Amino acid sequence: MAGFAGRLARCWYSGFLRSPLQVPALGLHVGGPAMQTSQKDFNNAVSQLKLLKEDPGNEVKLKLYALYKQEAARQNYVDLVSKLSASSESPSPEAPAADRKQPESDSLVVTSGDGITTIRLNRPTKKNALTTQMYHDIIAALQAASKDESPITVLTGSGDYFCSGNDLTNFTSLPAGGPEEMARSSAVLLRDFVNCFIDFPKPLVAVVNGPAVGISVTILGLFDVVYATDRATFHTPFSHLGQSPEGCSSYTFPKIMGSSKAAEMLLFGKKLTAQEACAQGLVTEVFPDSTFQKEVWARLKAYSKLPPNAMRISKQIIRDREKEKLHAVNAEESNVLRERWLSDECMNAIASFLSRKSKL
Ligand SMILES: CCCCCC/C=C/C(=O)SCCNC(=O)CCNC(=O)[C@H](O)C(C)(C)COP(=O)(O)OP(=O)(O)OC[C@H]1O[C@@H](n2cnc3c(N)ncnc32)[C@H](O)[C@@H]1OP(=O)(O)O
Repeated sequence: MAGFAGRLARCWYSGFLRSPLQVPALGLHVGGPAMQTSQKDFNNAVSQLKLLKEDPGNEVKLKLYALYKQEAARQNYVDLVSKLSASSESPSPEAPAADRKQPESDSLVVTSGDGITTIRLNRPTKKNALTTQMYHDIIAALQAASKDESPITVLTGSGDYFCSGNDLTNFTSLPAGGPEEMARSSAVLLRDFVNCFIDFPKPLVAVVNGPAVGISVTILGLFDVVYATDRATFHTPFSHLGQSPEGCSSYTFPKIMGSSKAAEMLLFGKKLTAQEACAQGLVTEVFPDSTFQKEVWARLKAYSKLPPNAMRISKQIIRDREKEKLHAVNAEESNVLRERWLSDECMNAIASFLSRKSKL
């Protein structure tokens, strides 16, 4: 375990030193005297840090990393406030539902209109990678959507990606209990997250606006309908990451596409094109990218006018007999992953991505 903490600390430290100027405006515009450090002071501190002759040790590096994160959080606060000001100047046609508690972070945007509740992953500069906060926000959004007025619920992404899967930096926020506690709490969160998709009572549609990776692919087996742009790809590189399948894909994928096609994806990480995913039953229909948004939303608007109770009841008949099995699969997959996250194979893969040595 010490090895892992050391490896990650090295990644954080080197990342911190490599990109000090990526730390945005450092929250200089908010707060009292304690926050009045100038950009120049900060740059000086970074330069001094680089000149240290001795490694300051993991504890100090962790403190530095935590401070770095606080500054980034402050900038997120400023960005969010300016976004709120901008959006109050130009109201969008799809309003956030007034009775809905909005997500904690602006990385998820929930809107309702035309009989559709849309949950949008909104972190395009990070390819919509899922942070821990986003998992919590998606759980809350699905719980609210299950009770709201919209007959249909949609998950989609902003920008060129649908989602690049779990944010691999989630694993760097080590809690006091160390890697074991991190693995335990992540497994609980994963199980709760996937359970929300298993139990979702209304038609659930994925509008896959670009490439999808990892958990954003595996959960598609729990959706009722999956529409994809022809630019989308579907990639589950679990073996490359020293991990194992989740999202009930160890059960749904063999059922959907047959065991050998599922194995090629889940064991060997074969990336499917949208057309291949459609041929194998994971995707309902593929649209040309140029007309994707127009065609898909027009179709969903028409479907949302169908009688909502009939759609709910039909979904119940189709899905309910599988629910118990899916919950058991989800629990098992989450437990296996908990172990995997502590393995050398997984730790090395994550450290390698964080130190920018590897990409899919
Ligand atoms: C509660 C826990 C539940 C966990 C469940 C288990 C889930 C498992 C999975 O989802 S496994 C899949 C994990 N995902 C990945 O391994 C993808 C990693 N990303 C990449 O390989 C590439 O970024 C890419 C192929 C998705 C896109 O490549 P490219 O088009 O060249 O863009 P960039 O790499 O420059 O990406 C832009 C920016 O985004 C950051 N980023 C992208 N994806 C992730 C990610 N998954 N985690 C963290 N960060 C990500 C990337 O680092 C760049 O950041 P930068 O601009 O350099 O700061």
